[in-house]
Amino acid sequence: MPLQVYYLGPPGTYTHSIALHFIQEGDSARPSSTIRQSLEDAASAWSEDGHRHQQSVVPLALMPYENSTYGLVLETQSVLIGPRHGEANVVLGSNGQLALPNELSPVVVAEATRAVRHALLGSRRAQDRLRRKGGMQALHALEELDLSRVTKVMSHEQALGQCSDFLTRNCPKAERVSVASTALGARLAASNISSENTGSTSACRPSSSTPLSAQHAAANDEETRRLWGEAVIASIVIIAYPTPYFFIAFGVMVLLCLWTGTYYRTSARELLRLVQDGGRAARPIDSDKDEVVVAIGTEQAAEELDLVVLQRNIQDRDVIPPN
Ligand SMILES: O=C(O)C(=O)C[C@]1(C(=O)O)C=C[C@@H](O)C=C1
Repeated sequence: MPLQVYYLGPPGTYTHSIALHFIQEGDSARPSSTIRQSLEDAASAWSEDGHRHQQSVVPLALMPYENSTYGLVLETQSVLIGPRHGEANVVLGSNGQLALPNELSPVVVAEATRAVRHALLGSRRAQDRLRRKGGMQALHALEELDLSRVTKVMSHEQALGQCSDFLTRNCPKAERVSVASTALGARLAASNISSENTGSTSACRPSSSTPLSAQHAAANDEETRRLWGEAVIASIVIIAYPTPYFFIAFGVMVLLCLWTGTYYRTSARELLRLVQDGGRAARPIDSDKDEVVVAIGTEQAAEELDLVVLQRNIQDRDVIPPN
């Protein structure tokens, strides 16, 4: 019978990568929003099948349990053991495995290990903001990033813990915000959505005052304005190209842009709009020039979300997993 594996989503989490290793042709892997939800989803899939008096799949929940550098995964612990420590919330199944004392009595049927390699991920805009700029440095060090400018790091609590020393050394000003999974943190960083509007692990949803759709719209708006800023420079190139003075003027302009570290400023029309509505207009959180939101996660998540890997292998310690 095919397996139906519920894992901590969205796609791109470490748990997802284990699920993909675990399943075979004909099986399926389905994302759940939290670790607790993955167990509940598997449980309801069992009972749905049960009501039909015919089992068509084997629903399983794949839950991260423990890691060698930051210890037990608290959410899994509280789902499996329950909040009332010390009471008989946990029993051993007939096979000697951990089992829950409810009507479904789920048992642990398999265990897998995975080496964790974390990367610091950010949008292209975040990368731009981290580039060392100003003075002649800009000419030589375009690719050098100043991670100390990061203001917010979003990830799963475990990943934040596993990279704690790295963050203290390299991103001392960054607020560490735990969200439901590494892949969710990567998605939020990709859309430049800051934690204030997303909540933390326990409440990963936008605040009611600024709906997510408005933030996405505003983010697109800013992107469009930025492209216009670039288009203005491009049109000067086309019009002025045939004249010899162009090269001097263009060279001065490029130097000025590199020197000041900016080639785009908020348009006058946008400023007027903000003044007119008293600054209430929805806008991306990081429209504030100083806001740099990044995430900790897998390089696969970066590929899927078109994020930039700002730095690889940022975990504080490497531990070789047992076979
Ligand atoms: O957030 C994820 O990507 C997960 O799969 C969860 C999890 C965990 O809970 O330990 C898995 C492995 C890493 O240690 C960090 C996070």
